[in-house]
Amino acid sequence: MSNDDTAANSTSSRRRRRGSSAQTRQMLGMKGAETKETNIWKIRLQLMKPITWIPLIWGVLCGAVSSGGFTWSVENVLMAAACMLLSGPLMVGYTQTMNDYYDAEIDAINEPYRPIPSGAISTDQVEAQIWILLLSGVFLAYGLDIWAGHEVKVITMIAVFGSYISYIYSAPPLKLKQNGWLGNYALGASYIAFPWWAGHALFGQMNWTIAILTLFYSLSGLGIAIVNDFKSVEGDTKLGLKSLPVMFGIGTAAWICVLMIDVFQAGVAAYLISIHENFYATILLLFVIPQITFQDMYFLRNPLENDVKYQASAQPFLVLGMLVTAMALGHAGV
Ligand SMILES: C/C(=C\COP(=O)(O)OP(=O)(O)O)CCC[C@H](C)CCC[C@H](C)CCCC(C)C
Repeated sequence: MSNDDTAANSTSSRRRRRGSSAQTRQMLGMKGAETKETNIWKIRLQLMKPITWIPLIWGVLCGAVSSGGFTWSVENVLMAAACMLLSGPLMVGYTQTMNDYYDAEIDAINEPYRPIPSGAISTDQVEAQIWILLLSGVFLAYGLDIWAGHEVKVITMIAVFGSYISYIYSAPPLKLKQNGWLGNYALGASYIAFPWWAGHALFGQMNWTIAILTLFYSLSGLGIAIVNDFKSVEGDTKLGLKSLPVMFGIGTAAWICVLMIDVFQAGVAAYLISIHENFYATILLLFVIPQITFQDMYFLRNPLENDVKYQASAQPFLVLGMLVTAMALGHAGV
């Protein structure tokens, strides 16, 4: 084989690899993946952005652990899996599909290759998908309440409340996402508090301490959500969206963001100390240290360039901290 043939083969295999990686990224719902998909089921999955299910599935796990009632029986594993199906594919799937539905106009400018603005799926099909995911979610939540023997249908209430927050996040007239504080706090709560409540209620007794502590923890989630606003600061400014980088400028917003992330995790550690869970509090604090290091190394130096790098390096420590907190709460019997 000549050198020219080898070069041509390696170029075409590089293209194939790039093509298949763009397809995977598109299916997972990651940004910037431009491929022309025609399979309606793949398009439907793309609308549900599977990559964004992960934090909620993790949140359910934390809730199950904090309840202190989870044991490794087949029934418990099935119940936890059903609750993860509810939180991820169904409820986030519904949220993301609806978000794209209400963002169709703006996506036509910013991401015209997305399924709705590109015309790959019709509005009727999208509306049907929203309703099917929502109703399946609420029915499954009710089923889980029955399975867990709940007199008060807590999981159904969380699912209905969560779907309402999803609606006002994306839909006019409220469209919370247009407001940096409210929109990002709704996101933070949906990553941390809501799935945690569902997991906790499934295996234990939902209570005010868990509700308030996780809502407090969600303020760290607000900080994480702000990180994502730096990439779209130009577009947001033009469209008059009040993200924190638009309101306060890049430098100040970056500081607000990291302070929210660190201070509220430290606050949770302080609460753990107050209930004598010093061992877990120490581990949680130890997990905050690498986050501060990555904030200093990457994020604060150049938030526009290093946002993704920062998330990839620091986020694992934040989510591990959530699990440590859940273990402490389960141990303390909160
Ligand atoms: C749609 C969401 C994020 C996307 O936001 P944005 O439009 O700014 O980004 P893109 O440009 O990338 O599209 C998520 C919104 C989450 C929402 C506020 C609340 C979700 C509620 C939960 C799904 C409810 C879970 C209940 C369950 C645990 C029983």
